[in-house]
Amino acid sequence: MSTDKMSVKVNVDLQKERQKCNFNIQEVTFIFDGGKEQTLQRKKIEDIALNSGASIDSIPEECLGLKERYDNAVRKSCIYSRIVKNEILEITGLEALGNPVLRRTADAFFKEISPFMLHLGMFVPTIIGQCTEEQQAKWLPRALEMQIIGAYAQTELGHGTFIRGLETTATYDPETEEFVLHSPTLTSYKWWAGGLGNTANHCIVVAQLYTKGQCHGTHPFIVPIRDMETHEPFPGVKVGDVGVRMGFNTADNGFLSFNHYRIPRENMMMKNAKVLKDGTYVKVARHEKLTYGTMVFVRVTLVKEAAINLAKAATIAVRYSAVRRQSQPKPDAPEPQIIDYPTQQHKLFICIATAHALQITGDWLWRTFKDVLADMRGGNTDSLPELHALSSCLKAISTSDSAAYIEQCRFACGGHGYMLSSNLPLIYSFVTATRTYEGDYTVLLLQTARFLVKAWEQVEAGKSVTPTVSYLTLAATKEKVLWNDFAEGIIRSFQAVAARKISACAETIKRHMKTGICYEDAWQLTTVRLVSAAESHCRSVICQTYWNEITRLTASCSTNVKIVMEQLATLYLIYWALERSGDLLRYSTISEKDLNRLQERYEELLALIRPNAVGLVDAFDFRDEILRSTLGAYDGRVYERLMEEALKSPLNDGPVQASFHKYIKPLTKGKL
Ligand SMILES: CCC/C=C/C(=O)SCCNC(=O)CCNC(=O)[C@H](O)C(C)(C)COP(=O)([O-])OP(=O)([O-])OC[C@H]1O[C@@H](n2cnc3c(N)ncnc32)[C@H](O)[C@@H]1OP(=O)([O-])[O-]
Ligand SMILES: Cc1cc2nc3c(=O)[nH]c(=O)nc-3n(C[C@H](O)[C@H](O)[C@H](O)COP(=O)(O)OP(=O)(O)OC[C@H]3O[C@@H](n4cnc5c(N)ncnc54)[C@H](O)[C@@H]3O)c2cc1C
Repeated sequence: MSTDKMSVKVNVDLQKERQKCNFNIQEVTFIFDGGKEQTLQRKKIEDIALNSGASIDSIPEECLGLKERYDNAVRKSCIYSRIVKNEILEITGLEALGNPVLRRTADAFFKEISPFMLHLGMFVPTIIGQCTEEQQAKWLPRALEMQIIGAYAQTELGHGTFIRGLETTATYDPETEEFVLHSPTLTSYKWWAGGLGNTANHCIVVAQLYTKGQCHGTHPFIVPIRDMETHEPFPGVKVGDVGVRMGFNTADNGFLSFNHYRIPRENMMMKNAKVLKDGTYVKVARHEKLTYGTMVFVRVTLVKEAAINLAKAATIAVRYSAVRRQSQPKPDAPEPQIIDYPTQQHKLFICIATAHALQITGDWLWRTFKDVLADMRGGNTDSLPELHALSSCLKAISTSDSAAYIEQCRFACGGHGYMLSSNLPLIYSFVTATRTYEGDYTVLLLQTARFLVKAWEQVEAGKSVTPTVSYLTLAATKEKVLWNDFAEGIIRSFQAVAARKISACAETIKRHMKTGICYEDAWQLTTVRLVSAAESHCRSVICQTYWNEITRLTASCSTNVKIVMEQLATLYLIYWALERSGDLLRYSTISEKDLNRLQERYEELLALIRPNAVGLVDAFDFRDEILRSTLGAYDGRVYERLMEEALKSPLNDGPVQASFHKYIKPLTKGKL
């Protein structure tokens, strides 16, 4: 427990909740962090960050004007990046780039988003992933030392999803050994890149490469965009902020265009393809899509980030629900804590379970990613398609589930959840964007579906398939899968649902083609089902990974930890079985009686988890300085904090605002 948690007077209801908790909280913290070592490392990093005192804002960030908010975010980013550079990276090494600990610690500094976020989040990883060793030696130390600050500009005003459709050109001039960057149309303006508007002095630009009159598709380039002394944009560079957004308003998302702007040949990132001095194009990579590597990396990291953000929201909503009392279901009885309503438990406990499910699946995906990287270093790219399919669907589902459940947490907090000081709206505005950026939800599920249909065709042809799709053979039988409600049985049924949906999609495509239409049109006509099939596949991957891993991770835990972790995982499986009962009725032998029994078990689980609910969110171990919520603080002083925050509003700086004298008084006196 951190010192702030020991010294404060805690709300009586929360105290009672903590006395009810029957498991060892620290053991669950270790599970959520991915092990004891990780917890200790995280706490050390949080101590370093929080002891810097940078998080104190006399006026809440959200009450500042747009410029002041940006200015304040840059100020804090400079302090935070000094700490990251001098202390945190010393502890973690570059592993931190794939570890949500940096993001979690950053929350102590920023309620919104740092304009430097994409520097470590995408600029540095792209240097590592797309540069030759020689280029890395030039750019990486400068980037890590914060001598240069970078952004990642791929998306344009006209195209985000369709990367092959980007319009920015990089044309090689062998006379001067330079690339000429140009934005031929308004729609070719780079748009959205975080940190680009006013902060970054360098930028990774993804552009169509032309040499010797031939286009070789999109490639990344490192582009200096501002003078290192004056910060003025270089001649030929037009750069600015994209305007006010739903969230991310301190992230400095920018636009960028070029007017025949020249950069040296060496600024093309040449790990996967090169342009020689004379303009000859040389392909180095064994796989066509290795230039998309940074996106795969970020998608992998987003799964755990979705888990952390959901865990934050669940912590706020569960603690608040233990403090809040409302209504009087029984005459003459005291008002219950709202967490005692089963409907409230239904809203919240799935959020706790999902945070664990995504964290565990995210850890597994990260390990898979590292294995694939190791294979690729040895020249083997065979496992890349599977990684792409997995990271695409897991990114889509984790960000979408996380955003939906964070919003559910806000609803669960009633009116006070709508206060920015609860932090729920800010967490939501951030996470809902993750469903779009780094690949839109539908688009990524369709990428996974493409892989699944191919895998199904291999199964049909009697060929072997990779482990994550080996369950597809279940569809070959056409028999309904035998329902049983043990965890393994539920998982098997989910797999059967996915397998049958995928095979049905393949059949539908063939059926359309028999009418004479081409494959592409037949595919389009099937995309609603393909998205649904990819969702089912992803759900079965999450269910299986969560169940297998939680069984493994709790094998050496104390009994009550095992019990409560199993209850949560079972709740997750049953919740989704009930959500997808239509699919199960269609593809398994489940009956109405089975469904009724499942519903009863679900409600029993809510009651069993109820006494441990506050303990479970305490185990996420968010310090108040990181949670930054009036409703979710450890001490449960909800009403006092709401009042304290309200009084910080600039609209409370005096009893009469100037607008009264300027407008209201003249109006009421008939003088306006
Ligand atoms: C804090 C905020 C930070 C935010 C930052 C950003 O948002 S940055 C901006 C983030 N922006 C985005 O995220 C944009 C999202 N858009 C995209 O990623 C791509 O345009 C696309 C994947 C949708 C299509 O790409 P396409 O038209 O070039 O491809 P295609 O569909 O014609 O498929 C051809 C083959 O390629 C395969 N393949 C594809 N990708 C990968 C991969 N990564 N790896 C391996 N393989 C891959 C695919 O499976 C298929 O294989 P098959 O079946 O032939 O064996
Ligand atoms: C907060 C934020 C930060 C960002 N940061 C960056 C950054 O740092 N760098 C950067 O380069 N980009 C960044 N982006 C851009 C982001 O990557 C894109 O917005 C994202 O990839 C989606 O592309 P789009 O906007 O073109 O959407 P569109 O592709 O136009 O999508 C619009 C709709 O069309 C649908 N659609 C599109 N194509 C298909 C298809 N083939 N089949 C079926 N449906 C389809 C989508 O599902 C969606 O519903 C950021 C975006 C946001 C919101």
